[in-house]
Amino acid sequence: MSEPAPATLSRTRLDAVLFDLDGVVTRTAQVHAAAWKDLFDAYLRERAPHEGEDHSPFDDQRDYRRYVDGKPRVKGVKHFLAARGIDLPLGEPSDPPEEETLWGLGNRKNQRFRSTLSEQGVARYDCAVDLLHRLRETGFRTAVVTASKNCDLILEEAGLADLFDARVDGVEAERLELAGKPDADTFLEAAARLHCEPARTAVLEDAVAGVRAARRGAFGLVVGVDRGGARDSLREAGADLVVGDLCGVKVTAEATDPPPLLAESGPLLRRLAERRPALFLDYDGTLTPIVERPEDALLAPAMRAALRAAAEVMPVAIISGRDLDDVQALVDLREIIYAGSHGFDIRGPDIALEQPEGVDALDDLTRAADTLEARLADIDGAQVERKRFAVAVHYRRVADDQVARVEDAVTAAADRAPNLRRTGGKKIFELRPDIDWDKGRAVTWLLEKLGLEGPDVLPIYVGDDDTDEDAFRALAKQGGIGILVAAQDQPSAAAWRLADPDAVRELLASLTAAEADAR
Ligand SMILES: O=P(O)(O)OC[C@H]1O[C@H](O[C@H]2O[C@H](CO)[C@@H](O)[C@H](O)[C@H]2O)[C@H](O)[C@@H](O)[C@@H]1O
Repeated sequence: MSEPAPATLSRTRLDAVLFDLDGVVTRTAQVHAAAWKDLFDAYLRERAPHEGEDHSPFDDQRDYRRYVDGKPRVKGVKHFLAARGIDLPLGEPSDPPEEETLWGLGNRKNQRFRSTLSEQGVARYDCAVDLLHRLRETGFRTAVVTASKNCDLILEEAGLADLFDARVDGVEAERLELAGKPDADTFLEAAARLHCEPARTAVLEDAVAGVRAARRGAFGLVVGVDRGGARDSLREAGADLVVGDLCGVKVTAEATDPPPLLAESGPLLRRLAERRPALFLDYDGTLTPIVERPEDALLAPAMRAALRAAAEVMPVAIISGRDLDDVQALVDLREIIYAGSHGFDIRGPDIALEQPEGVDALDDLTRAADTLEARLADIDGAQVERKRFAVAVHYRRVADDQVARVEDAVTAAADRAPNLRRTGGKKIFELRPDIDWDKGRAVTWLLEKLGLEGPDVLPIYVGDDDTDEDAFRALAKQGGIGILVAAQDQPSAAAWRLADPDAVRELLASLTAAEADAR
């Protein structure tokens, strides 16, 4: 099974990281497990047996993970006892430890836990501490989010109090009436205290309840921390990836890291667990292989069929550098949305946009295209492609020693037209209106116009070229996912990579099947 490993926390995609405490930062999970075992075993030994009850001892691996790990204390007592057929009254937070109520037993467990801490001190996971230092040096904000009401004590004892910008613990959750994990409230409160969007925040969790909470909160990256035997359950709960050792987690300031290959759709489908997809696709290099001549990049019937099927169950838009009419004719499906000229020109059922500043630049574009046709007429293989809001000059078929001449001509044309700016792509030089508009802005505009901005939507953008990086960056800020199409590793703001258009078609089929099932 593939996963986007090794884990990389990149400042281009994320602003903050939320740490669970017990089992992620401190080795207190074992102390908790032992305290729970002491409590429940003694209680079950002493309790008179009633019909339907199971008094077998607490299993500090299986029962710990299933019933108490990561949950508010009283919820843990309730869930474990319920599994053994025992129903106790809730009681009051002030109940003494001898009281036979959920609160009383919870307080008894806490007494044991705190006395072990004061006897033995708090052991830390050195790799977690190292990761916290690396994150803070790279400009990340950090918070600890735990159901524990002993957070302050544990952090002080462990000497870690200064490594977090915010704390949301069991005491704060009770004061603010926040639901505990697996609800997302405590994580969302921490992100708000850090002034960071959940979509640009990662969560590190060792408990299934915590992973579920992070997933429900639509956090940008959910990393399961497996301290032994929990890999599959963390994955099933929705972790994007599971690591055993936080020393292996990379921290980068830039997107210099190539996105990992998405060898099967599982990791992406898990991100869709509680969201519906909205699909944005580039054309050349994404839906068709790159070929020598732009007019030969025809859509394969199988890809058209995959797009048609996808459009039946989710919004689909093609965001292309080509002219709008050109790309629409090539794809030839009426039910989807098209953006041409890198998003300057948009058309679809019930939606349309023509960038007004682009319209102002039309005469300049025509003049530039005419000049370039004339200047490049004697260079074999040079091809000028006029789109409504851009002029591309292709040099894929130009001899290497002639490419500089092509480039000089495009630079000269740009110098003569202050309304235009020079950009590039795969073996093309391009001129387009010099305004702050690109594929990223176009996708953001479409999400807003189509009412797809909510947390229930997962926008996915698939593209292969430099111009698609704008869309990857824009989507990363909105909790969406970029997927780069590239045969080899290369730096990108995308989260994942697919090798070629065939892999894109397979992904479309998986997404379509999953979405059809979910409906
Ligand atoms: O955003 P896209 O839909 O990917 O369009 C980007 C450019 O694609 C086309 O050029 C590219 O594909 C050609 C055919 O495979 C190839 O010959 C060329 O070298 C590539 O740059 C299209 O012709 C351009 O207008 C688009 O800007």
